[in-house]
Amino acid sequence: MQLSSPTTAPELALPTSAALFERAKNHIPGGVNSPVRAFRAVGGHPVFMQSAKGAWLTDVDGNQYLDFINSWGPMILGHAPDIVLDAVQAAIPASLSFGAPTRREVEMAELIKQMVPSIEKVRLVNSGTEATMSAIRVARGYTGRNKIIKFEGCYHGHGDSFLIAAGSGALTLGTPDSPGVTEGVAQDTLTVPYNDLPAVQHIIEVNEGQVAALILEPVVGNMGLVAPQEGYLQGLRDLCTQHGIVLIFDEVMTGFRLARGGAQELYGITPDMTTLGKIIGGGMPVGAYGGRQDIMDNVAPAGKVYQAGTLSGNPIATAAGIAQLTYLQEHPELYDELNRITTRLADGTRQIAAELGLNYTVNQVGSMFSVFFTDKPVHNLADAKHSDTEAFGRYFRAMLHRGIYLAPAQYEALFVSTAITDELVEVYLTACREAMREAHGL
Ligand SMILES: Cc1ncc(COP(=O)(O)O)c(C=O)c1O
Ligand SMILES: N[C@H](C=O)CCC(=O)O
Repeated sequence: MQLSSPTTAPELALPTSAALFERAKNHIPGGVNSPVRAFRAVGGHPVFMQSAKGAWLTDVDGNQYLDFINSWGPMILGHAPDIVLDAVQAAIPASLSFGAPTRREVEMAELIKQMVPSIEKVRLVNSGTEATMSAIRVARGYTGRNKIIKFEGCYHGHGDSFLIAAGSGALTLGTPDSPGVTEGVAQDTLTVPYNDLPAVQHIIEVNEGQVAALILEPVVGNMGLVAPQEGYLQGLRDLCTQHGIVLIFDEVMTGFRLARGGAQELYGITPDMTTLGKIIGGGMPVGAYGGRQDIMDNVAPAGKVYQAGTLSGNPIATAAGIAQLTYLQEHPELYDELNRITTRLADGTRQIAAELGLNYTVNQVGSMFSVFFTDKPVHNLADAKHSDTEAFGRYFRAMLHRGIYLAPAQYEALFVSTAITDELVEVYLTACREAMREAHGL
């Protein structure tokens, strides 16, 4: 194919972001409150945001970006949807926190149970990290066993037990096994490659009677987007049943996103426990864990496994969450539309890369996708690591300068919102073609 010379996007004017980042570094470790925001993997400095509406972000210098992170998932309806803002505004005058039970916590629990039928009882917490930490504690209390199995490149928040072979920012920054996690804790976390059923069977057999829980992202978003292969989730379900292991689906990313009932509905597999976050707060800090009643009734005060939270079930967070979840429940058609739009984005990206002779792997499930800068298929962490992360960094910057806001690391997924229209798909694809060429000098 004959190509004209690549166009280079003009540098963005980011003086206020640059100044804020310099200030932030004096007061906040690395200048950010969550490592992946620091842009370490892609170069440059982070963009500080000012406001957002629908598909668009506006930074503190007035630049606008089409958003494909959506706060790492929760903004499935785009930013600041009126139904959520209205619910929050209506809730505010009654109090920002009671530290006592409220009606909305009951309504939220009922809603979650209706949408995710494997959840018979649910406890609200304040983040995905709290949800996963609590879930494994409960699984340990229930089984009387200590060890857990997790998968290389899966991320379950920053609880000690999970910072072994962890994905997301830990992987990007080269600290998948974090200092500060004691040997004792690390010994109880067994890790295996994703999508490798015999490896799981082997590790269970070697540790027979010692494994309390097997936790996974049923569709992984934290080594980039990786789908479970045919029969894999069912195989894990069977192994857990056979060996009395609590199967935990960490649906902090996939819950209410891949389907109303999450990945477990999409793939037709019933876990024993589920962890949730992000979307259920509509952008407010919320998480939840739940599952079979006989397991969840071990949680205090019903049972002896202690877990608590001053702000858990916060009235503003539950108002936002109920509004967003109710909308999702009442509009099942939006999942087909999200899927169609995301397929256009993913297929279009794959085609552009192919036309340029790059043949990059683009993985997609529903409204999540990732472009891996490798021509090899990606089914696990070792495959994901074939990616050319330098080229990814150049592509990221070239997209940013064209007003497209992607996850600032290869080992993350992109999240599509209902605010992305067919016209905006074209805007993305035009930028993608130019940025791919700029990043590779084609
Ligand atoms: C699958 C998964 N589990 C758990 C977490 C932790 O959630 P949080 O960042 O809200 O603590 C995340 C994201 O960060 C996640 O993607
Ligand atoms: N992959 C993480 C969760 O989705 C990224 C968000 C974060 O850690 O700040």
